[in-house]
Amino acid sequence: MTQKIFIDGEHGTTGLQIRARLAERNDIEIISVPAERRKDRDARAEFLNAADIAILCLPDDAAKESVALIANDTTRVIDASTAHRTADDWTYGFAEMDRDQAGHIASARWVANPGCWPQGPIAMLRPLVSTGLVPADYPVTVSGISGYSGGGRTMIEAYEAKGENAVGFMPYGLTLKHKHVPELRLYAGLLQDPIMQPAVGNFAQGMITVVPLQLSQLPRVPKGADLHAAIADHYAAIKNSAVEVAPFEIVERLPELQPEEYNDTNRMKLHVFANDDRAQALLVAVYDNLGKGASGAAVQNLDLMLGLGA
Ligand SMILES: NC(=O)C1=CN([C@@H]2O[C@H](COP(=O)(O)OP(=O)(O)OC[C@H]3O[C@@H](n4cnc5c(N)ncnc54)[C@H](OP(=O)(O)O)[C@@H]3O)[C@@H](O)[C@H]2O)C=CC1
Ligand SMILES: CC(=O)N[C@@H](CCC(=O)OP(=O)(O)O)C(=O)O
Repeated sequence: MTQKIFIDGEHGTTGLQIRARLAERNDIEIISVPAERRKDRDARAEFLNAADIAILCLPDDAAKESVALIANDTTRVIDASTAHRTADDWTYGFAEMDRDQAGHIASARWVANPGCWPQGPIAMLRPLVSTGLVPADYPVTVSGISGYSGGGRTMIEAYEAKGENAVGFMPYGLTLKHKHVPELRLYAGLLQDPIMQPAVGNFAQGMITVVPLQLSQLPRVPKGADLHAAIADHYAAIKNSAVEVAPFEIVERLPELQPEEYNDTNRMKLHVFANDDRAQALLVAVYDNLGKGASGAAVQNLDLMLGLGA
């Protein structure tokens, strides 16, 4: 039977992108609340309970409300918000995280789609921590830059109103309690909170995340090639991986290291740069905050839950 899919928050940034990615699909039926009733609890409850799979593209509080409105034991959920990412009973929707994660997502009832900022750092750190090359107690710092669509409709409107006069590079997260710290710590396998130092730029979408490593501080100092091999080995073993690993090379600049490189795709490219003489390394991930960082991952998870490609 054709599965019914309901996108709660269909008219927001992530919802519209998921809708567009599903537009040509005839293997599923999209059921929609009329736009003027999108915040009507009764209408949402009706559609949430009629859906086989509901995709929540809502602020955290509204996402929690949607889950509470589900009165049956059949509707399955993909939540794009931060609300459930570290919650018990929820499966983290990063399919490439472990060899069996796609299978876990395929059979899960509750799937929490990852945040855009943590995905790149988790993709790079998890294989290093799990193989012991980076100790779990290493003090990780993450920086990078995201397009302004990462801030949803409000930020998009603010940037587009200013056009070329909008600030080109705006660091934020200055209270050091970015909402993505808990999931980054948990799924990277870290024993202490990483510092997250995000920035937003005057471009719509795409992002780069960077993790610098002072290898000289480690009890056993790995070479850059060792870090690269551990990450490359991990992704070589993942079926249908949207995450790719660039060849290990010593270069000063790389043209494809620009945040918009993989826009409108579900791709993520990981790079390892290192200077073994100085015992320092940089891990860099390039991806689309609206692609693998949000709607691309949501559709990837939807396909897994529909039994396609696990
Ligand atoms: N943008 C991104 O790069 C990413 C976003 N996310 C997450 O996805 C979720 C959606 O974000 P995004 O699409 O950017 O946000 P937007 O603000 O663009 O869209 C949110 C949508 O939800 C609607 N909405 C708000 N409150 C309610 C409610 N109580 N009931 C029903 N609908 C409601 C909004 O309507 P209205 O506009 O009328 O208020 C809007 O259509 C958030 O949790 C966000 O953190 C996750 C990864 C990346
Ligand atoms: C540029 C910008 O403001 N980005 C948002 C992250 C967007 C995102 O991924 O939010 P979720 O946690 O819902 O996944 C931020 O840093 O808060």
